[in-house]
Amino acid sequence: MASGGQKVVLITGCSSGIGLRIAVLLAKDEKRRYHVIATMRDLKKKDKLVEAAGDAFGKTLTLEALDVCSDESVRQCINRVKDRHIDILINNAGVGLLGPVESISIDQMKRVFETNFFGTVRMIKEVMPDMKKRRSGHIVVMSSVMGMQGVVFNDVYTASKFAIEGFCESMAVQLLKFNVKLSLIEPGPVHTEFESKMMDDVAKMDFPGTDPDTVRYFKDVYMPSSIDIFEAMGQMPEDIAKCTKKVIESTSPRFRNLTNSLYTPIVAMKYADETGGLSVHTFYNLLFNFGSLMHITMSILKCLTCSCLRRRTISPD
Ligand SMILES: NC(=O)C1=CN([C@@H]2O[C@H](COP(=O)(O)OP(=O)(O)OC[C@H]3O[C@@H](n4cnc5c(N)ncnc54)[C@H](OP(=O)(O)O)[C@@H]3O)[C@@H](O)[C@H]2O)C=CC1
Ligand SMILES: CC1=C(/C=C/C(C)=C/C=C/C(C)=C/C=O)C(C)(C)CCC1
Repeated sequence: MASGGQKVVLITGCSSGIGLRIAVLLAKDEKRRYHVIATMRDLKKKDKLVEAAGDAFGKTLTLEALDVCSDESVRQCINRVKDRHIDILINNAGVGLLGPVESISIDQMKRVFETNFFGTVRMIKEVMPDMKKRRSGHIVVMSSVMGMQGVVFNDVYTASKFAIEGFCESMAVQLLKFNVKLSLIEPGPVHTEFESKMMDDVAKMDFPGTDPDTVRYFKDVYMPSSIDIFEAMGQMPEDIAKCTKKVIESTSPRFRNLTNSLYTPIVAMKYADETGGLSVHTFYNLLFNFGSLMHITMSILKCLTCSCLRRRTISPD
């Protein structure tokens, strides 16, 4: 368990991707400032984390079972923590969902909200009261650029991240009164199993109840552009881990933390025109009029991201 002066950090969804990388980076901190409680819903998936943690496993990193969709699992896990004392809670567990809304059942949509929205809220409800009592703590939420800007054919995933953004934006004000910090991390595309799971799901889709034009726009227009975007803009989970470490080590952490400066112009558009017209029409043109020129579009985006805009993001280095 945590030795004197170490901060206790509990992270959800550490079986792969961003959660795994944050857990390992913090557990291997040179100054041994953290005791990481890395959690995952299925401990049979622990091998990748255990291997990546190396010597830190069993020392600065311990493993616990936690399913963010289960009240009982969350309560049991937090009750096992000494004095229920968690200094930093990192809500990372999440699932994606891609495709035309007509092809997706309400049950599939609910599963996404159960994990991304209610899973995060369940964690915060369990951990926050102790933080408020102690007048200290930091809650970090792995949101997404899709929590700030909608992206076509990601309607439900985007909605789940918007929901958590609204929740956190409201909570942050109250928490400030109790000296508890709340930060959102806003990654763009990241190369993790999230990407491969979505590709696998799309390959299996048979688009029930969806008209042929919509299927064509999804498969032949959106998917190739999305693959281009992942290639051009994709970050590695290690980058997001470094950004997250910077945020928790900052003396006055920002509320929103973009990790990818290439996204700054896209987010800026939203705030430049509050009617939403600029964003909707720019996205329409990027996808349907310049989709085939996505490589060039990406270069323009890179160009637009001048140094003054870069300052608005948190760089991994
Ligand atoms: N990759 C990307 O492009 C981006 C990802 N994000 C966000 O980052 C976070 C991490 O995703 P990423 O690392 O990319 O994807 P991964 O699929 O690699 O990791 C997701 C993690 O969440 C876990 N998880 C899913 N459901 C539950 C649950 N009910 N209880 C506990 N854990 C659960 C998964 O566990 P299991 O192995 O058991 O399924 C896995 O460990 C997510 O919130 C995602 O929305 C944000 C922006 C971009
Ligand atoms: C920017 C952009 C596009 C795609 C963005 C994508 C694919 C973002 C993925 C973000 C992820 C995976 C976030 C996870 O939380 C389009 C619609 C192709 C064209 C218009 C510009």
